[in-house]
Amino acid sequence: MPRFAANLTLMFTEVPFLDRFGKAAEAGFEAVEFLFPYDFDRNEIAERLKHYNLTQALFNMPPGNWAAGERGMAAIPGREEEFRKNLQTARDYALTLKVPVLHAMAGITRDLDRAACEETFVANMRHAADTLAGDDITVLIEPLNSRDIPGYFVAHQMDAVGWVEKIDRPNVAVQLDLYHAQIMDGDLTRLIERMGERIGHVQIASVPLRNEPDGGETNYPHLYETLHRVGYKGWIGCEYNPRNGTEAGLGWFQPYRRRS
Ligand SMILES: O=C(O)[C@@H](O)C(=O)CO
Ligand SMILES: [Mg+2]
Repeated sequence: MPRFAANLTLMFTEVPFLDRFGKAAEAGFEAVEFLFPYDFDRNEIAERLKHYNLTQALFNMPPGNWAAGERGMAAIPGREEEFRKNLQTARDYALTLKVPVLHAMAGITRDLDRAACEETFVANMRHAADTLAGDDITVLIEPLNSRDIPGYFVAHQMDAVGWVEKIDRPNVAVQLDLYHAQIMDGDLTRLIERMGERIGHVQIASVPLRNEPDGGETNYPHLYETLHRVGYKGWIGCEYNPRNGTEAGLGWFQPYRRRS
């Protein structure tokens, strides 16, 4: 049976961030994920996780100036020092929150020299992987669709697999967001089979509207079975925008709910 993590950046936004942990637990989730924890004290987040018996499934390294449109810097030449500093911040949070995987966003590289970006990406990701290896943390590469995030460094799943192979570290994997994958790649059953053990985390939403995973182009129950068949045992992050309120949209989750 698949195990789901509520994405607290998009779900339960009816209440302030720190109150979303309780809401997720009450709704039956055993784990949570979110984009960024850095506006909050990491001990306070850890308290919420402990209090509600929740696992932290994933979060992202600091992305640079998000409001100005930045989406990470792992592949941006000249920002290596900032990347390393952000890695230390993310590591502090990761150790406190006991997260198994950390997403290192690559950045918008459309207008930059491709060869230099590729070289920077490999060097930064190796540094991140080596830094986190002793902590048992895997660093993730997530392809983002080029309709929502034009110019992002990696947009296709098999390109991300290629990067994992090139970086060549045991604790680097792909964050397979099936919303982005359906938009950019399609053929999801065969894609999951090809990606196999390279998958380090999964996220879901309907396509094209990024709402509850209960309609649109993707047959999620079939994809959960496919993930199980290829041996994926990690969390599935619910990274979607609820259509009409988070709780009202949780009908899809009821057959999978393990916690009352
Ligand atoms: O899919 C997404 O948008 C996120 O998982 C992310 O990390 C970057 O925005
Ligand atoms: Mg995602």
